[in-house]
Amino acid sequence: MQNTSSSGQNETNAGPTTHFGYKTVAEAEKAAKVAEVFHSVAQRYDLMNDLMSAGLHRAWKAFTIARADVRPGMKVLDIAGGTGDLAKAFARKAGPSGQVWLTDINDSMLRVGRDRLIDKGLVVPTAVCDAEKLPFPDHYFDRVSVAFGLRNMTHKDVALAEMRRVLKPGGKLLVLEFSHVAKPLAPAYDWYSFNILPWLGKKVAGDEESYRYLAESIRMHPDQDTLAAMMKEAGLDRVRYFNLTAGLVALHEGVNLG
Ligand SMILES: C[S@@+](CC[C@H](N)C(=O)[O-])C[C@H]1O[C@@H](n2cnc3c(N)ncnc32)[C@H](O)[C@@H]1O
Repeated sequence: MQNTSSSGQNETNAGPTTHFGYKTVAEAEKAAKVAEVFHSVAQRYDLMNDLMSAGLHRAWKAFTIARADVRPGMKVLDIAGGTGDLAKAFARKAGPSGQVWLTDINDSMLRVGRDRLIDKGLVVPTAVCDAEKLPFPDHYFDRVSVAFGLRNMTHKDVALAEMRRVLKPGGKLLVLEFSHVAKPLAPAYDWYSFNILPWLGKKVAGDEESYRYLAESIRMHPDQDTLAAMMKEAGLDRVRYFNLTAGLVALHEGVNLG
């Protein structure tokens, strides 16, 4: 049975519920379901990213890296860092006097990321951690980034508040995420997402369901203005966003003014 609580949150007899793609699941179950997805796709994740986006994810990340403006000596936290694309670039920019953490809730993804960085001669601290409970002190980092991770988090408001908490005054948060595409492109994008993506997932990663979840979770994610409002609500200032590839993806930024 489903009720709506006074806070407006949906609840079943098993407690509060949330979205897992288009499915409604108990909040307590979502993290485990997301974990299944990323344990399953970890080994083929990078190849799938290139195939699904025709390489565009590299340009979206390059824009994020440029906007992050990481300088030598900076402390940087990459949350939901997975296979380490952002951490790799940040580590090169922060240099030996800096400190770049590659973190993720999923040890399969993190292991692939850590090994990739080591292969490039970069040894960075890595930690399995949940963005909703970051094991770092207040005001520690100059930059915090999360790329294609926020969408998977159960309590996005809690995660955003944690990201702000660990930022130094003047530090910047960068959130790169799928967003809401310009209306004229929506029909073609929907067709691609619900036909080609699961097919590619099946052929390349042997996992159709995880890529169906990807398509659904993108549709359930807050649009550009809603996410900007959530970042302000979490205490971030100077919040702005950039639409990339007609809003298929958006980069949101916010600063902790303390
Ligand atoms: C689509 S991958 C993105 C990986 C990488 N940032 C990139 O852009 O290629 C999403 C990542 O979010 C991680 N994730 C999901 N929920 C998380 C949470 N609550 N805390 C930290 N990481 C989480 C997953 O384990 C997964 O590695």
